[in-house]
Amino acid sequence: MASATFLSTLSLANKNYLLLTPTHAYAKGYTNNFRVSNLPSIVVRKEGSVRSQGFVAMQEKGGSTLSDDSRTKTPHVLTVAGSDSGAGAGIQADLKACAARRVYCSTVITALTAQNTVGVQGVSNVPEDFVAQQLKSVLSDMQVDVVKTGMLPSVGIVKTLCKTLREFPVHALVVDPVMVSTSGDVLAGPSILSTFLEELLPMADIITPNLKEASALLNGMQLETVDDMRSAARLLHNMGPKNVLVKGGDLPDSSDAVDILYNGHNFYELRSPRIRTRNSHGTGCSLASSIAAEVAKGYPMLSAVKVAKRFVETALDYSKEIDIGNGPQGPFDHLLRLKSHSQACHRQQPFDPSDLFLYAVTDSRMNKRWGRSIIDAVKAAIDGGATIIQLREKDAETKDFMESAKACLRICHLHGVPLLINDRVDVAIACDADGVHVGQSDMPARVARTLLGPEKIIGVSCKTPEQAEQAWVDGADYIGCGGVYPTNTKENNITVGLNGLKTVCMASKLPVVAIGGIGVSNARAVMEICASNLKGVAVVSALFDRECVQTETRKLHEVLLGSNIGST
Ligand SMILES: Nc1ncnc2c1ncn2[C@@H]1O[C@H](COP(=O)(O)OP(=O)(O)O)[C@@H](O)[C@H]1O
Ligand SMILES: Cc1ncc(COP(=O)(O)O)c(N)n1
Ligand SMILES: [Mg+2]
Repeated sequence: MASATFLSTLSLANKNYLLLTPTHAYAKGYTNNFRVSNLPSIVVRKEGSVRSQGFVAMQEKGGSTLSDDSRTKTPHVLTVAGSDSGAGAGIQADLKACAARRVYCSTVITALTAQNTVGVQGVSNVPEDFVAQQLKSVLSDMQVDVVKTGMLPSVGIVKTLCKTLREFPVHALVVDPVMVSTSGDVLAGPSILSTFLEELLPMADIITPNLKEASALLNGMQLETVDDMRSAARLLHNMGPKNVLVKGGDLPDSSDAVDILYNGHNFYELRSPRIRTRNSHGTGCSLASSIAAEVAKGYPMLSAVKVAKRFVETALDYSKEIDIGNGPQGPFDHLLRLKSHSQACHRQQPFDPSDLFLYAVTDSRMNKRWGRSIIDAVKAAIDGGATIIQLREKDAETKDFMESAKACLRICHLHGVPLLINDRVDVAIACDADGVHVGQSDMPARVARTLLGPEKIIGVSCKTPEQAEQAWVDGADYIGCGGVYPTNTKENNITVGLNGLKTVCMASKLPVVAIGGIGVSNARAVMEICASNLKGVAVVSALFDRECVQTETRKLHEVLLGSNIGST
């Protein structure tokens, strides 16, 4: 704390507060570590501007040092905007953009629109006193860092917002001056202009007009070139906002998407390749929300705008082929999740423990020794009756591994066989494999689960009941227990034996697959330990360190069928 320069201290409701500027608090990273309150009563007027800026107050509990405070501040954006029933723009886009940027987003709805990819079929404004009530509900309780505005359809709503912001100052205000939808429908008429210009713009940390909106704010000024955008940014800056971002998504004849940011001192020309896509409805709302999200995390404005623009560009590129609605402008996928699901030839089935029955684990060295590709090895194992495949590629280059994994995935899915990746969660995500298998010294299953999501299969190697319990707690789907017998595949691997296997099976709440030195000659003995959750055997050398993988797999399959394994 010694490095912080506090402006003053004061006592409120018998609690000590230390006051410092928001910039200072953010720069020092305190807002991430301490409870931060917005104190409405403490307002400083900036010289030469009607903008009032709140101070961030850090609450010192019971006289103890600030670092004792265990509450962590969650970055929080409040969006004040209209609802889009088609969910491409407005409140819905804001929620998705903030979720994608990992910031909490609360919502004050100013209007309902009946809207789709064709256009806006109807608008119903929320009464201004109810907008006021929503604002008060959120701002009086939650610690909002940044307010972002979108559709503000009436003078009354703009005035209500400005009044409430003076009462409850926040760290930053992002104003997206939404007026006309891309479809050409009016969302906020010219009647709001004077209040907007006189009251709201001077309070803004950044305004983000598109070309049409910049023109409307500047009395119809023509904007056709990047130079025009610069002039517009300068003129708009004179109206009071700290930063102006003139967006050039609609700039005619431009192969790039060019935006101009002006902060009163410098111009920044932000360029990205123009994505050829129909799915660009809601780009403006999403950009403004993403800027708000980055500012809420504590980033300076230039970084926030750059990250937000990169986010929109990435999402637009990812969403080029998604197909929603019949109109000219479709929504895009903020969370970058829809494409792989809708386009995948295979929809993943929920994990079925009986898939562990004959579990084939590939080994790059063995394949090399026998002169076969990983793809040929996987094909042969499936033809022989393997019920699940794990790719265990310790030597392959990542790029090659990914390519082979994708090819193997296609083969596995044609046969309804799940494909797991050993250890490499990144590769599993990149090729959308069915899951991963991790060892005790690999990425913890809980972390892998967070990265992979709830539907993927996660297996964990366990030798002890404690490890089996932890795998369950960590959200794994099955455990691999071994080595049951000595094996050459893993150096220095402790052998647990049939007794060790049995002990782990008894303790495990998860299905178990036995591994380590198992083959045709001893698979039956493994099965005969008769644990109801022992669902199969996992095999490396007995399948892949042989001349004919298919024959060996078939033989093992027959042995397993003759046993009682998987029958419970
Ligand atoms: N086709 C595109 N490819 C890449 N970026 C785009 C494209 N269209 C818009 N953008 C970017 O999306 C953001 C929103 O811009 P714009 O579409 O002009 O705003 P609005 O949605 O308010 O009309 C800007 O950063 C702009 O450069
Ligand atoms: C409720 C609402 N708010 C904002 C927009 C503007 O979005 P865009 O300019 O991207 O079409 C919209 N169409 N609907
Ligand atoms: Mg647009």
